[in-house]
Amino acid sequence: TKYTVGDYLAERLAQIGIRHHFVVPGDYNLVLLDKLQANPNLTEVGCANELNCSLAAEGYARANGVSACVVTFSVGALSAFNGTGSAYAENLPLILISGSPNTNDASQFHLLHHTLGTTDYSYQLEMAKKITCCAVAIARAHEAPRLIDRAIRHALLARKPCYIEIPTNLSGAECVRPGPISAVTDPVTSDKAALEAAANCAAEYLSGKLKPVILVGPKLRRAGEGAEEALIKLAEAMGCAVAVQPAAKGMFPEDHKQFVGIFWGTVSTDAADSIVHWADALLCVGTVFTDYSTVGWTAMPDIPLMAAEMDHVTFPGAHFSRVRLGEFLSHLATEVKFNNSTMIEYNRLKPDPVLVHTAAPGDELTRKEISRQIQAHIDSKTTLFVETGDSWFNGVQFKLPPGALFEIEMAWGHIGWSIPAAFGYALRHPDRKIVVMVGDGSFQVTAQEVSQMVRFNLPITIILINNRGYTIEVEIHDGSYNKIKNWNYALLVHAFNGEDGNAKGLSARTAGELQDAIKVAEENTKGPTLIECSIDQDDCSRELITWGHFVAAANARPPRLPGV
Ligand SMILES: Cc1ncc(Cn2nnc(CCOP(=O)(O)OP(=O)(O)O)c2C)c(N)n1
Ligand SMILES: [Mg+2]
Repeated sequence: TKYTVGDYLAERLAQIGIRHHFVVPGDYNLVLLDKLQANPNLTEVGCANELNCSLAAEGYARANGVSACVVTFSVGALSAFNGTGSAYAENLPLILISGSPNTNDASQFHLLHHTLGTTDYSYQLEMAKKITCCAVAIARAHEAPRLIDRAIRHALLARKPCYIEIPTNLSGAECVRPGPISAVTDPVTSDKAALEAAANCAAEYLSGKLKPVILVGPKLRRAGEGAEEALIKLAEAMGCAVAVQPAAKGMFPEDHKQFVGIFWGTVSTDAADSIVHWADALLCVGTVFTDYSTVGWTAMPDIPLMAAEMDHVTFPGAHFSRVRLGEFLSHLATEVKFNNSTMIEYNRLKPDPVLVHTAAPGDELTRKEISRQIQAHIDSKTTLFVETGDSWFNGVQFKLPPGALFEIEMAWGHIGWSIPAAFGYALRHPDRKIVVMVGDGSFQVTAQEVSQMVRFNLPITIILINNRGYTIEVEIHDGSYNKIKNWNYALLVHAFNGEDGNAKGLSARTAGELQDAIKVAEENTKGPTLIECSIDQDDCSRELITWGHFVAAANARPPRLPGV
């Protein structure tokens, strides 16, 4: 049989380690979907809509390192652009693939369905160029290998999404077979001289400091290439305090004796902010300082920063290009001087463990009791997804036991991300116990994807915090728009079962009911269990209130007058 463009794409996706591709069919991509499905290494995963499809692919990329989302032209792609934006902001190589019009139509000035009703169909590619690191449109079959390989290689190296557009009449067109996959996946290594110089200079710089601290950011994991392991080696070579940004929670082991908590300014955990502010040198590893991670800029460190990024190193008086993060951290670990002054100080100031109150079974459910029970439920196999909302603040407070993992989408911050993302992640990690902490407002955005969890019999536990509205927004700036229509969430999940599903929907209003519901979830191994936890609408974390106050202030900064 003829080897085609679709076969070529399928083979490349399989060769880079993709085993599931997320799709919504449309007449511009059906032949392509047939070719992908024909590849024995790929399993097609249908989603209810393209927003969820792209967010499921975003979650899959967190687990797998790379993912693929296949949609139809315009009506599909424009929704998938949102999850693609998330992948861009969160540094994930999501390969967005869109079907497109037959190659004969443009030159005949045909008006087509699923377009803006003009004869120029190039707008989608132009839009994709803005939200990916490489966007290509295949116009003739013979250019498919070159364009597909280029887009995938760019995405893998940059840890950013790419875009591949394939006309409906080219997926089945004849194509040569691919060359060695190493041409696409071979990593870029550090420049040797730059690596040497960077490690020596950094060690020299640090040796002149009295109180160095390491601050870990979310790009540490995204860098891959052994960066997380190298960081532990470096931390132990230095002996210093290691603080972690909220979006990097879990990227440094929380049971490590040098872990000093989540650094998030005034809403830090374990007094991490005190030791960060005490430092005279901050080695920032893959950090991302946004308005949200600096609490409206109130927590922007005010000392010169050393920044170790995915492909360069910068610190006062120095910059080194083409230095890969993992290699830099490993190399620095062999050059750096031991200096545990910040750990000695931290052990003097760290807060004593607080007594956590256990509610009586009949007590009305509170946010604190939910957190206490989830903390008891988390173990080494757990991956905890925390959604935009008060779930961020409750989530970062958890102590992660060795092996527990944490997923958060704090840069893009799309409410509803956690449901499709946890679904995509679970397909890649069926061995892990996935718990989603999501608010009622967020759940309403992407609830349909619970039905895919049913379809694939995924035992995901969804802790739905029902505080009757958009509380995180209330704490930033309240208004009528933060009220939402309440649903019967437990009943909705039963509706997703159709005639053959194994999902369970429960609601808990007391501590005892939550305890019982979590037991039901632990026993339900054949499908998702949603537990609606009703709490008072003002029962939110003190951290959210403080954070909301400063973020609102940052949003309210008056426009700078010209010339001022
Ligand atoms: C796609 C998208 N649209 C709007 C927003 C703004 N936003 N951020 N958080 C929210 C409300 C979240 O409410 P919930 O999920 O109920 O969370 P909490 O009540 O804070 O626990 C909105 C509406 C957003 N973050 N993402
Ligand atoms: Mg809510």
